[in-house]
Amino acid sequence: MGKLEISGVGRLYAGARGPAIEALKPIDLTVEDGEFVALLGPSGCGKSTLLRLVAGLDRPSSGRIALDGVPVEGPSPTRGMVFQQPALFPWLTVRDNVGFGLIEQGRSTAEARQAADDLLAQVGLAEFAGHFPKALSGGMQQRAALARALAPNPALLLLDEPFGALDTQTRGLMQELLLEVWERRRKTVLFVTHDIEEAIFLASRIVVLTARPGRVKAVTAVDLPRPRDYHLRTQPEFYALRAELTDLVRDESLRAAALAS
Ligand SMILES: Nc1ncnc2c1ncn2[C@@H]1O[C@H](COP(=O)(O)OP(=O)(O)OP(=O)(O)O)[C@@H](O)[C@H]1O
Repeated sequence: MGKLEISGVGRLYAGARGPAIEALKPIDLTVEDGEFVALLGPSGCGKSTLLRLVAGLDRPSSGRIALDGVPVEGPSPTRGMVFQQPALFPWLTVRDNVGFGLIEQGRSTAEARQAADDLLAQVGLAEFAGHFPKALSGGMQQRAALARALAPNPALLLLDEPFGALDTQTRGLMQELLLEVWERRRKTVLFVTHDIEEAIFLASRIVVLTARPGRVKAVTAVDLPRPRDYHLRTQPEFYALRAELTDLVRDESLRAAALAS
């Protein structure tokens, strides 16, 4: 289970003094159960806005969002989210951070502990379960954040530039780790990025958004074989997709820069 339907979803923000800011034009997008979709677009095009709406952290000005036919009306453990900053609770150990949502759902401490330890092993953090977040590197904190989002067994994973603050090497490893987890669990994923290579490497479909107000400019299928590893980045098919998407995104980045100036 995990079919996401976004129908005519738009978002208008009240302007501080002047006119309202249209962050998103009404968008239609369906993400099938188990699909990995990347949202790609220039800075400020409304990617995070759309993700926050799907997470239920914000309400659309128009349209509706449904997960498995159930309207999204607020945050829910059925939609796990990972942000650019790990946002772990500094006063809890890594294990307790990962188990936190399970305790909230009424599971016993022993169950939450066991589930957290299993997930931490899957993201290569078994040895760090008893540490506090500040003892972990940025990449390790993001792995813990991913484990925490997976803990309540969500139908949908929402990832907002989760590797954006990491160095290139760590980012590459994290992308491979995410694909491993996805191959194993086949969650539906909506992944926001402005990194074209990241989108191609991870996704089965890439939705390119226009400069603000964001609307769908193009939808590109990434028919590259899975499971994928870093060798994919040196394949001609990868280069071809990168060239095609670079043209699409560059036009919008130029428009975004003009809007900002
Ligand atoms: N709470 C808010 N009030 C007013 N305007 C907002 C608010 N949140 C976002 N915006 C505006 O809406 C637009 C879209 O923002 P959003 O953060 O969704 O873009 P983004 O594509 O995720 O950008 P980036 O890649 O830089 O994170 C921007 O112009 C932003 O300034």
